[in-house]
Amino acid sequence: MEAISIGLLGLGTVGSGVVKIIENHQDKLMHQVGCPVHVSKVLVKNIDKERAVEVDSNILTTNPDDIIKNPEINIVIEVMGGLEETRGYLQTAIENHKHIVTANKDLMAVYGPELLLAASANGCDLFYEASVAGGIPILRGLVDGLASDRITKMMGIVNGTTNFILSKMSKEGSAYENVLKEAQELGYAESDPTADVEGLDAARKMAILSTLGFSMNIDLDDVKVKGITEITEEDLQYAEQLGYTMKLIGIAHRDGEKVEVSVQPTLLAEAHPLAGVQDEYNAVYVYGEAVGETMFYGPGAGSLPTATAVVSDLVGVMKNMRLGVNGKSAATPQYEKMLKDDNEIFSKYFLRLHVSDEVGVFSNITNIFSDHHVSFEKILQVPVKERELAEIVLVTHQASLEDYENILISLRDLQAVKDVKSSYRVEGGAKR
Ligand SMILES: NC(=O)C1=CN([C@@H]2O[C@H](COP(=O)(O)OP(=O)(O)OC[C@H]3O[C@@H](n4cnc5c(N)ncnc54)[C@H](OP(=O)(O)O)[C@@H]3O)[C@@H](O)[C@H]2O)C=CC1
Ligand SMILES: N[C@@H](CC=O)C(=O)O
Ligand code: NA
Repeated sequence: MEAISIGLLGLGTVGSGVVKIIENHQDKLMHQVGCPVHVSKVLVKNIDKERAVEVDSNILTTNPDDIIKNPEINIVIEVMGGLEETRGYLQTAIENHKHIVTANKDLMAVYGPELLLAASANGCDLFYEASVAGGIPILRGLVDGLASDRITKMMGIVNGTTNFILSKMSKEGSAYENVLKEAQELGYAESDPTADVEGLDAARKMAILSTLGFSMNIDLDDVKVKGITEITEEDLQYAEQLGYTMKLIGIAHRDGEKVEVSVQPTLLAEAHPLAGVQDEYNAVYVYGEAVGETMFYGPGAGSLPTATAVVSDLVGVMKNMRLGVNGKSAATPQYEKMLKDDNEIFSKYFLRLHVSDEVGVFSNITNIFSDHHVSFEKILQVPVKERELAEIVLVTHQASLEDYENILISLRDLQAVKDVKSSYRVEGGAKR
């Protein structure tokens, strides 16, 4: 086979890692695909910028057509990020019969189905392993490794930046803003970290994961999202005191034909397999009816880990080229999407309230819960210093989301409830 020519869209954190791996692992790549592989053009915004990797300045371009319409380029690797503009570039590349490898979850969560169809129709591969949980081979794990099973639950720590922030805040008492800055410097955060901290990045990944795992088209709008920006030091302290650890968790759960998908800060029992996942590491816990529990763990962000997934996809494309089977692996979803209603979604909840420190308030509050048939696993009351208030902290037993939200409405209506300070989902039973 002739040398394979790659066009790279983007030479930032991930793009530099891709160039390094292609250069440093050339022998291994040649052994696997039987021909040399080289990056022949790289699209950037600013040609003069200093780079983390050395590249011949002649291969840098600011004109996307030098790649997406270049007849000498076989495979386009998209590691520039962005949505509409990037969608246009990839559509043009596919129309020009280029295979695509992308790390872009923003794009795949929204335009994945349309791009996959276009790629198939043009005999092209479109692989996107790096888009979920960086270097962890989770998409291949689901699509190939667990192909024979019926997946019922996936729980993931799928955003490295927020896991890094929560780990440092919980373990070292570091301030939110300082750790976020550190995550940006280390290349974990998105160029605008709002998507990380507000849970949108994790929601995109959960939409991609649940579409593959449940074989139904889950849209980004189907994912209920809450980020980490409102978590306070007090919440982290209570979590620890009660035997939990706070994580931003994506949950995709199937009961019968219906599914729920959400991303939210969650108190995880310390014994839960995901509770020990620290710093920028990611993990996806997958439950299959036949296999039972599995867990995929590894670095979820960063230059070389993410680039590993990109270059492994590249090897997949090149192997398919050798076999002449490109464009044949994308499968259309098997099931119609069916989402659970709020009265079908069950969980335990942590709630922290500030109430007037008066006779009868405690029983008024517990009555609201019992009116909705929700009972407590734990409940404690402490005075709030220098104010006529008491803090009530409780963990419920399983409750439907509908009941829990009605409870919150009734609590807010009580004159004695001064503030609902925080409320989180709880997973697993804590020892304490
Ligand atoms: N960082 C990570 O750990 C991970 C990132 N991803 C995803 O990978 C993709 C890339 O991320 P990352 O490498 O961190 O991003 P960076 O911001 O570090 O790099 C982006 C690169 O793309 C170039 N670029 C961006 N927009 C344009 C444009 N309009 N025209 C031309 N060039 C452009 C930039 O050029 P210039 O350098 O000249 O500014 C830069 O080289 C994103 O989709 C991200 O979500 C996925 C998993 C992990
Ligand atoms: N910003 C993302 C990068 C990888 O997808 C993260 O923090 O996980
Ligand atoms: Na991955």
